[in-house]
Amino acid sequence: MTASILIADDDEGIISALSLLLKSEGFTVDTASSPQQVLDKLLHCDYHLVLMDLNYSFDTTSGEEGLHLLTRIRNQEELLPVVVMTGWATIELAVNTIKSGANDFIQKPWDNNQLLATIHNQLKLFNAQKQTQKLSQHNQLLQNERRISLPITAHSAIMKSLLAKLQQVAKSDVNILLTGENGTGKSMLARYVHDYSNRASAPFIAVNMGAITETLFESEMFGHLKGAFTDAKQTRIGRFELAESGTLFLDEIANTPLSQQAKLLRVLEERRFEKVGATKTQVADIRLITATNSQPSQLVADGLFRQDLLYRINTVELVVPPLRERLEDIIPLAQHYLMAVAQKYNQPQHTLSAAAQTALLQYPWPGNVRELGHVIERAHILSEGQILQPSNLGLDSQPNNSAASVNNNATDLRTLEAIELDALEQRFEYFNGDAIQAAQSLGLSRSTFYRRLSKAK
Ligand SMILES: Nc1ncnc2c1ncn2[C@@H]1O[C@H](COP(=O)(O)OP(=O)(O)OP(=O)(O)O)[C@@H](O)[C@H]1O
Repeated sequence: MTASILIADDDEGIISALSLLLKSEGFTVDTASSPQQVLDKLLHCDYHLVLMDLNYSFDTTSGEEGLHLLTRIRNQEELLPVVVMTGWATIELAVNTIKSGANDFIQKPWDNNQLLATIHNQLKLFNAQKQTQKLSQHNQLLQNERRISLPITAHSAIMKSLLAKLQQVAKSDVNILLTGENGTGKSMLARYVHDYSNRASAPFIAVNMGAITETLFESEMFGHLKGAFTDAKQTRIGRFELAESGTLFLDEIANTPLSQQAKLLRVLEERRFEKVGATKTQVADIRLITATNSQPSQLVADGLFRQDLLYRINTVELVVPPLRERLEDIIPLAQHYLMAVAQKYNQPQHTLSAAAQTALLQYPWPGNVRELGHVIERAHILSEGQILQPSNLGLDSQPNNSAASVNNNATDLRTLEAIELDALEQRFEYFNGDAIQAAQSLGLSRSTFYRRLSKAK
């Protein structure tokens, strides 16, 4: 992409000389002849650098107008490089210019090579700063994704065919909606699509729509400018921008409040969005994958989900089957988890007795693969022998109680985090995936409930 530069000067001769020089160097050039024009253009267009004079009114040489303009540019654009030029340079003015937020100072008449070197340096710095800002937000998101990562286990015909379909659609850019019970592997499969897509080298950004509070929705999704509202101390990059050129995965899409569904629909239709507090539009170059544990058509019938939004997101809709409908996957998955927990705790791997295997196959797995992972981890921690027996699994024939209950006679030696996760998941299952009711029953807000759940996962 060629860098675009805004030249601001009231002298037409200087503007055309600078334009000629910068265009010959391959830059895209735009011009402004007054401070107001500079601010207007910055609101509506994206530039990579501003090259500006300090004096605009005929006969002024104090630089006051330019310093005032600089302060206003800085309020509007935190990182944008600004190089100042003046024919009336004094050391004091140069210092004031830098204090007001300029990145560099050049005296007129300028030396072409020196000016070009300054511009190239500032552009390099700007790119590096933007990259750092994106990476630090990216890292924060990744830190929340602590989990035992496993290769995908798919021994059943139904999972094999699902993976084949996903590979097939991965290469196109179509929106995919994954439906299925909690813990069936929807998030993992979204990542799988990304890895097989042409966007694999760009970011994969996952957002749990239930965890985003209504008031912060726009800021989280689209970002905000510094000063856009009281707490906006820094410019923030939203999830759409973080996922640029990559995949945006909106998990629990059904938990998006109706008021926010309209905003989401607009961005998906127009493929454009604005940061909160900005008038400049940005392009949403993302591949969208969404997931829900609800029945989307039922949500539409109940008036909880917009039909037009559903049509946008479900170009391809695929169901991830519950674990009890793919028995062939249960034992291989259990083996995978046995290996993973042995590695995690740096201990020898346990094995499953034949009776334990039968118990695993007979259990209905309301919490699906995630529950299986927890059951195996708990059995690894609590069992004394190397060969796991049905009693070590702590499975109950009552599905709703089984996920979280630990043998009453045994001391529960798990971490507080693991116990909390069980409690959260148990409530979630008890209320059939209704996050609001589950949260209320624990005295939590819906967003806190989701935050804790995703932290624990
Ligand atoms: N086929 C599989 N092979 C290996 N691991 C799996 C498989 N399916 C699911 N898992 C693991 O199970 C856990 C739950 O999966 P995931 O979070 O993708 O489910 P989900 O359907 O998105 O759940 P939720 O609806 O609660 O967000 C993850 O740790 C995931 O890695």
